[in-house]
Amino acid sequence: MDISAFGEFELVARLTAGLAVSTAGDIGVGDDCALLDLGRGDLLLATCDSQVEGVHFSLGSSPSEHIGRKALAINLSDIAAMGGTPRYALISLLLPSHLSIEVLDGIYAGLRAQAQRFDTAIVGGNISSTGGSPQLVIDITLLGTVERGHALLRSGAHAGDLICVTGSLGDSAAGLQTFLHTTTDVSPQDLQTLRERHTAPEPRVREGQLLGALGGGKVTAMLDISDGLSGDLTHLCERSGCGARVDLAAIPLSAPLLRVARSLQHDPLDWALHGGEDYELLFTLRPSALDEVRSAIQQQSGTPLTVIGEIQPPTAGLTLSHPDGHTEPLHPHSWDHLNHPSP
Ligand SMILES: Nc1ncnc2c1ncn2[C@@H]1O[C@H](COP(=O)(O)OP(=O)(O)OP(=O)(O)O)[C@@H](O)[C@H]1O
Ligand SMILES: Cc1ncc(C[n+]2csc(CCOP(=O)(O)O)c2C)c(N)n1
Ligand SMILES: [Mg+2]
Repeated sequence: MDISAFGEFELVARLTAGLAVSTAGDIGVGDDCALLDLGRGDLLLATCDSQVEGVHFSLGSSPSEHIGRKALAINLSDIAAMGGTPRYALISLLLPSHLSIEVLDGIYAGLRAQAQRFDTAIVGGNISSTGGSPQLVIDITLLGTVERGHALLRSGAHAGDLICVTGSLGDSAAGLQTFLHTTTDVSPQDLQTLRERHTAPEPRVREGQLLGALGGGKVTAMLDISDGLSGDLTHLCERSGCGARVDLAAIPLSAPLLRVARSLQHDPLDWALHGGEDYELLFTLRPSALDEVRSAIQQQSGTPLTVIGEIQPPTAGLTLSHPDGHTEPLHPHSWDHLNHPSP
């Protein structure tokens, strides 16, 4: 049997069954980062994520600097999703022999600039050839810290909590589609905005720290949207043991996304629900904390926050509520590395 018989998350469960961590409060597999207690001071956060040519980017579409910038951004986003502060990065490069030095210099310029923006030190890495395979791989390990009591896990949501997202959803998926299909009547500014949301996403590090500092009595659970809202909300609900209702009309969609969706005759909500690579934060909060949380995020980061639904009891499952009042089950159709439709 080959691995295509498994889904990505089924495979992770199979490979990680029974793995233990050393201290009772530690978290190993299952959240955006491992959360490790070294005994005093802040807790340690550890995560790794890769960008693979042909899977996550193509050299023809992304400027080299953006490839480096995004490779670090997706890791910074996992630290953000725990409410943490990024500290140290290790960069592992798997290089095909045909790669030009100009492209590699560009990727590293993007990596260095991104590290500097987020006060993160590149402290090591590794270089290997791909052994004849033509695809470039950038794999990053990122370490961060989080103050005791500030870490936000996927597991803290309760029925009645509001479901919120930062920013808007679907732009990255729309940007990717503009590389793959010809658009008509779309302005160069819209194209650039959406393509940059895809090739150079902004990790919500400041927003994550603000949410973590508000404390678990107000913000109850968090993760970042990498696979897509439907799949990542499913992860949050599985870890929290709850259901969820998403209000379709509340999902924040940008104006450029709506214009490109019209041009490509695609449902914009499909990109927002299932497209992935948004790198926005998806979090839950107690309804009484909404005003305080909204003003903290909007005033101190400038990023909008939108309530998109409500956590439900586990028996309710995941549902999508339409503006006319009817509901349907919300199935996770988002990215699965071992079983995904072509983009
Ligand atoms: N090969 C593996 N061995 C051990 N643990 C793994 C492995 N792959 C994934 N995990 C763990 O499974 C959990 C889910 O991994 P996943 O990569 O889906 O994280 P994510 O934050 O949801 O997505 P992304 O990596 O896109 O940010 C994480 O806790 C991760 O550390
Ligand atoms: C060329 C090309 N084709 C498809 C996609 C879409 N894509 C790739 S991985 C992923 C989920 C997040 O990855 P991970 O789970 O590894 O963090 C998505 C939505 C792309 N970016 N580039
Ligand atoms: Mg994540």
